Amino acid sequence: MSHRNASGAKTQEIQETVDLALFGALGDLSQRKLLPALYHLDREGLLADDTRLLGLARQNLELDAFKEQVRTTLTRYTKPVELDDTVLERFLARLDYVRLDFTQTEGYNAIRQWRETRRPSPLVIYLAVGASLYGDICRHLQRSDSLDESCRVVVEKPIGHDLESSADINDAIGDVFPESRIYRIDHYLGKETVQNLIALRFANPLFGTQWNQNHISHVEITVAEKVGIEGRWGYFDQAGQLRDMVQNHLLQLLCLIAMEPPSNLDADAIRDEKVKVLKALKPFTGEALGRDVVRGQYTVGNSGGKNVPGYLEEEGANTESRTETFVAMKTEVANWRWAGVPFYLRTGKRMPEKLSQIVIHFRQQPHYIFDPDQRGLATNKLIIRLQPEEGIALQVLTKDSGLDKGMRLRPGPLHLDFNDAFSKSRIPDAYERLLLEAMKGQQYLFVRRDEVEHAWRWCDHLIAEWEAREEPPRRYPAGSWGPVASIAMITQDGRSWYEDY
Ligand SMILES: NC(=O)C1=CN([C@@H]2O[C@H](COP(=O)(O)OP(=O)(O)OC[C@H]3O[C@@H](n4cnc5c(N)ncnc54)[C@H](OP(=O)(O)O)[C@@H]3O)[C@@H](O)[C@H]2O)C=CC1
Ligand SMILES: O=C1O[C@H](COP(=O)(O)O)[C@@H](O)[C@H](O)[C@H]1O
Repeated sequence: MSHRNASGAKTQEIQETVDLALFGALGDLSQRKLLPALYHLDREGLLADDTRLLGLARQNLELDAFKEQVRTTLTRYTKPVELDDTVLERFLARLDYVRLDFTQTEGYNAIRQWRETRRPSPLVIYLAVGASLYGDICRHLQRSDSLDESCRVVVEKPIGHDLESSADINDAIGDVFPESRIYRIDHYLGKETVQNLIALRFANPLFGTQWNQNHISHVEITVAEKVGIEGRWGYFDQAGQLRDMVQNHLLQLLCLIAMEPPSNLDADAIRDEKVKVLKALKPFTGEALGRDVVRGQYTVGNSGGKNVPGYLEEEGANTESRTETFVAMKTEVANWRWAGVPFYLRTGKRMPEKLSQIVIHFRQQPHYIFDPDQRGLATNKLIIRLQPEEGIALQVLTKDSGLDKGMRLRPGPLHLDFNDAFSKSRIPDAYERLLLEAMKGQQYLFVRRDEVEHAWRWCDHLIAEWEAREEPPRRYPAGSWGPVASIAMITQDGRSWYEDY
């Protein structure tokens, strides 16, 4: 069936009716991300007419009060031009609400009863709650007879704190749901440009033939955040930037860059290849650790023209904390395709701006004939920008124009800005895509258990080495690009972080 979206355009065939049960419907993730994402799916005509959304939380709310709360949320987190009264009313009319303490068996019958009022349809169960509740919720759902084979469960990161705790959580979910019905979110996989990485690499022979150590000298992945820890000290201080960002988002990006071509686009074909990359990641040994990894923690500084506190002065802080808010590292994927190609990763909070980008640096020509002073310029770079302003630019070298320039080279972009190129359609938020794929039963943008566990294994090893060294993190002022040592780390290889922000 085709359908018209908010701009009157025909959308893809509408999917079958799929219902959604949202645990933690009044929490931060649901309010800021999931409910707005579901509203947009409705606006795009991608929810079946009779799809219903059951909110579950422990507050004692009447349905009307829940709807009012969602209305307020959508008004707050949706751009005014995208808030359409007709769609909003249609969306609110889809909502139901059940008050429930997720840890108690009593009350889960309400979910079974809710399902019995519905025409049989698949159910996506989204657990927008801390991972310590996943096992309880799955068990209670099963015991209350609320599940059938059409039910899929979506779980948020972080799955555990290390390999062991992650295995416990995965076991608890796996006791109730088979892997084929478990959808582990890494919201970076839902970002438009990340999806484009797959298209770019595997649809363009131009890149396919160059994508290896013969042609690529090194790869940079930067995920810089302007924000600090946003009132999440309790969670963040137990995690740190390695667990919070590298174990999941950065390693997923690295996998998509480094993996071998999958034999098709099936979820398992892609995930098998990602696992091979994770297994091939070089562990850091004693000497490499000191040289190739930099941990940092921000101190007071200036962000966007405002003075901001240091990590140790944040609300709720323990002033002795050695938790890192920044990590930079040089790693390698030890296989034939990538031998000798460093992957430089860096991510931090309180950086000068929000910026996520991957830069692929191609090797120089084997024989150089231009001005020796310009030799440093003479490489191609592929810049894949995830945020802000999603886009892909290929930096090429051309002759500088003008009679007085001779054969001077000028680097310049062949540029694809997704907002310009596809200006007719807005770029969907990552959660819209992920929710839609979960509702369609497509797992390729979700993380399989062995991926999570191999990523933990590698991080656990690094954390154990850090702990053995007992070194405090290096300081960097809020609003800077991290400790000076992170610049020295790459400069010692005769390179620099790509800075054309
Ligand atoms: N917020 C974000 O941007 C991101 C969140 N995540 C992950 O998403 C998940 C949810 O995070 P977030 O929304 O921030 O967390 P919140 O604490 O804001 O939301 C969790 C919700 O679950 C409810 N809840 C907790 N325990 C129970 C219980 N026993 N019975 C009923 N309700 C309960 C809480 O209710 P109450 O308020 O009454 O305690 C709260 O509304 C976490 O796993 C987090 O790691 C991942 C990436 C980003
Ligand atoms: O998962 C997380 O991601 C956010 C950054 O996400 P982005 O889409 O805004 O780049 C990060 O702030 C948070 O600490 C982490 O848990």
